[in-house]
Amino acid sequence: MSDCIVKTENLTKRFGDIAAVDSLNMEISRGQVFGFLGPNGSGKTTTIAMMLSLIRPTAGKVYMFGQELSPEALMRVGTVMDTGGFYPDLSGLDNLLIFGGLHQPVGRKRLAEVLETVSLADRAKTKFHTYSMGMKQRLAIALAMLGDPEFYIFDEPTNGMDPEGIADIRGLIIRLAEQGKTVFLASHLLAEVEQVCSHLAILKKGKVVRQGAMEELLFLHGRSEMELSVANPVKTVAILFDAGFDSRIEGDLVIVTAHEGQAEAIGVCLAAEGIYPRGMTRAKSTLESVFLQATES
Ligand SMILES: Nc1ncnc2c1ncn2[C@@H]1O[C@H](COP(=O)(O)OP(=O)(O)OP(=O)(O)O)[C@@H](O)[C@H]1O
Repeated sequence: MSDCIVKTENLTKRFGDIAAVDSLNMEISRGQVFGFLGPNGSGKTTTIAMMLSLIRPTAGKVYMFGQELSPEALMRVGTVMDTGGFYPDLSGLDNLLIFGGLHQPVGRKRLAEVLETVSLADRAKTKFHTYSMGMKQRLAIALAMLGDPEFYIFDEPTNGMDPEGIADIRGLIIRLAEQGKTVFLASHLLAEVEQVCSHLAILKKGKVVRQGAMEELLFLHGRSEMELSVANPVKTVAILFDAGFDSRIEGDLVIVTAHEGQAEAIGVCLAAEGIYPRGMTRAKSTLESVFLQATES
């Protein structure tokens, strides 16, 4: 069984003069929760549309499950896009029966299972228009889950949702990952992506500007900062200031703007003043700073 779930090869889409997606090379492997980030207009929706065969690339290819994109491959994909297509005056259950049944017959047992998983079992028979935004989105996820796909594509699943709804969706994505499913998640919520994704790609003007494992990207491309654990943070900040280093106190730590190569110089200037750090490590970045650094023009 191929471990490559999706591979794009020089994938390109032009709309007139605009290269919405520009020679995009990206690879998503089995079991990854893959975040797909980029500023507005960077080409995320266009890429997803090509992955789903909704629009035709101008150039390049999408491979899915190791083969060129095909209707059979797409049957193994669960997509969670928007909730606008559901019938407002039908119940969640009836909507699932109708839309789920478009592709394959839906078993009652599976219906009950997915409704339970998305915590909608007790509201399954109420009309869709009475659902909260979070419930509507969970119904869309239930629909995607019906055929037990191995690959899920989520496009902005938490758009406009409150923190509780966002946490629910996060929990569902984590559960899918625990079941060994592969998840592709396009989102603007960097903190969410940071919490759930194992891998990511960042797009800028149709091109991938960062791609890889989350942990690696947070260390490689983040701010250059060192964390010092010291007995006297206030004195330490003053000494570092005199030595030309920017620093600040965060809890018990002093955070210095410096790269690893400057660790020795920091140690020497502190030791000269009688301060010996208990620990000095490279600070991990936030996804926000990685994103801003990658996408600033
Ligand atoms: N059908 C179209 N015709 C012309 N231009 C288009 C079309 N669809 C998208 N574009 C352009 O392609 C570029 C990429 O758009 P796309 O919607 O893929 O970006 P996005 O990253 O999904 O943005 P957002 O985060 O705002 O949803 C934009 O400049 C957009 O205006």
